[in-house]
Amino acid sequence: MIEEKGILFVLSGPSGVGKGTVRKELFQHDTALRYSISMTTREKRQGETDGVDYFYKTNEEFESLIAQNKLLEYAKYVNNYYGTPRDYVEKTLAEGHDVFLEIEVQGALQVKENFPEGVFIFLFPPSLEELKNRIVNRGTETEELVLNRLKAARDEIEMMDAYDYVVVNDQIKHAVAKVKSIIQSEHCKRERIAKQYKQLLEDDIK
Ligand SMILES: Nc1ncnc2c1ncn2[C@@H]1O[C@H](COP(=O)(O)OP(=O)(O)OP(=O)(O)O)[C@@H](O)[C@H]1O
Ligand SMILES: Nc1nc2c(ncn2[C@@H]2O[C@H](COP(=O)(O)O)[C@@H](O)[C@H]2O)c(=O)[nH]1
Repeated sequence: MIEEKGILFVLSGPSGVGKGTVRKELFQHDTALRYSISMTTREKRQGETDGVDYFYKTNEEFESLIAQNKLLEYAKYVNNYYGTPRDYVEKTLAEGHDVFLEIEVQGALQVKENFPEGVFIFLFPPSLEELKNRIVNRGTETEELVLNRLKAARDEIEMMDAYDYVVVNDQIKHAVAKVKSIIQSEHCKRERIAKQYKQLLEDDIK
């Protein structure tokens, strides 16, 4: 019997590149994907909801989750903790559903160590100038935080080669279409491998 686990998709890339925008658009059409809501110690932004955008935690609560090994990965990013709940991801994959993570690069590299079979997609900005404009125009960060995030972005872009796919987020609809086709082709690839494996087992029995 071939195990039918879901596929873990990880979307990352610098702050402001449009990960959340692409993910929300993708989820309008792909109802089979399951989004893993992250934990964070950062302040809730206007319009965000606990349990929808993030699970908001204090530093003490977050460090207790780390100590209990409850996080699949976590990172300190621009002075706040961010992390992925382990139980949700493992249980949802085991039930056969695909799981989608939207996380920064340090965390994505940790996931890659534990789930090398995951699919890692790096969302790339059309230019650094456009990246800056997107963060500034979003209006969620102070000038100092914009600079810190742009500084982090340079280090993150250097890690792009560790990913399976790079998608440029020039126009949202193009970026979403590319992510959709990556998801479809990964499914086809795994179905093909599963068929070949089944055939091998049958040949072995004969
Ligand atoms: N293709 C695009 N063209 C123009 N603007 C875009 C595009 N994609 C996203 N944006 C805008 O850029 C801003 C940042 O997008 P978003 O919040 O999705 O980025 P993010 O990568 O999720 O950021 P963070 O990592 O900080 O959460 C938003 O105001 C969004 O509307
Ligand atoms: N390593 C992780 N990074 C995460 C997680 N959830 C979100 N993020 C990333 O953090 C930055 C900042 O997010 P913001 O909401 O404050 O703008 C961004 O790159 C997110 O993708 C996580 O669970 N682990």
